[in-house]
Amino acid sequence: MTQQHPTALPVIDLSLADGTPADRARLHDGLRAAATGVGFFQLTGHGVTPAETAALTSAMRAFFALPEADRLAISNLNSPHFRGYTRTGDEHTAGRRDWRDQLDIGPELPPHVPAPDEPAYWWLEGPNQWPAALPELRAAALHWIDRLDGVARRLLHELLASIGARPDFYDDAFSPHPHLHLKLVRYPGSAPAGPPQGVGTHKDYGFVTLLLQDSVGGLQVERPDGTFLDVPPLEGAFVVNLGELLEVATDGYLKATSHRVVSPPGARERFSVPFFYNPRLDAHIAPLDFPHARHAPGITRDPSNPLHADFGFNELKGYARAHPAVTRRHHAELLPQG
Ligand SMILES: O=C(O)CCC(=O)C(=O)O
Ligand SMILES: [Fe+2]
Repeated sequence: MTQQHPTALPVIDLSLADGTPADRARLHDGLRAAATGVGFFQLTGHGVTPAETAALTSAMRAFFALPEADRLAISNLNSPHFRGYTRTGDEHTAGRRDWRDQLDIGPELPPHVPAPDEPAYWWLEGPNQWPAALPELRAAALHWIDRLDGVARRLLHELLASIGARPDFYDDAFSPHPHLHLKLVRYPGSAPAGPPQGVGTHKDYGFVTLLLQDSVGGLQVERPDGTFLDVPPLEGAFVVNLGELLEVATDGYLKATSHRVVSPPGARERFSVPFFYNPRLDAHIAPLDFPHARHAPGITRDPSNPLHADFGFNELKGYARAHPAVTRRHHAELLPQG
């Protein structure tokens, strides 16, 4: 029963992976308990330094301090690839607008306009948009993606090992071009009217998310009984949550964890940086071979949020839904008919 009502998030030290067999056993016990329990944990011992973090967060704050016209110059409305800046109120989750603005960044690749016989998710591949006035943002963000790619890969290996699977089971799904995704996010305080929805309740679309949050708080994880648990800021730690592909991979033995952000009160700002550890767009997530596979309960069946084993479709589902103005402008064929 205690698992139904977790009251605190586990803290997992990834550096135990380099320790003695007893350290590694402790790491795996902790990871397994966190992944099969609350589905969220704080990750320490990841090796990313305070200086690397400061380079990213200071460039991010400088970006959000630019005049609005400079931010809108790289609006994602310009991009059929869903890259660039979304102004506050334009993103939607669970059918309501989110009170946050953000910059979406992905692998730096040429535009991929899908050929008639190619799936529409190839639209998600394309160039980023960067603010001309802030060259250091591009450098810091691309460095962060590279660094967190390594941390997330290690973490996924240890997580798979912790449930008795081969650590490298999904390595091919990430090669040669994983669709890693970074968001720089600002919550500008509470909306003038309506609910305090920083971002509405949702699940992330990939394997795992590594989130850097500042000291303000507001992130909450949904428990199995529908109540929410605060994810308090922990200096130097990444908040990790499981995404939909792990639920698909394990046939529901692991669950993608629903979460939301409650807007900070008044005019207080909050900043966060989610990094989504995703495979390549055309990866098909085969069922994981692991000891509990035959006893897994099955994935969540929600007609409003189907889980796709083809990652590209899972990601496109999310982006088309979250950014209706981009979808209307560039991808009317993806909108529900009628
Ligand atoms: O800002 C946060 O703390 C969480 C953001 C989030 O869940 C997301 O962008 O998917
Ligand atoms: Fe999320």
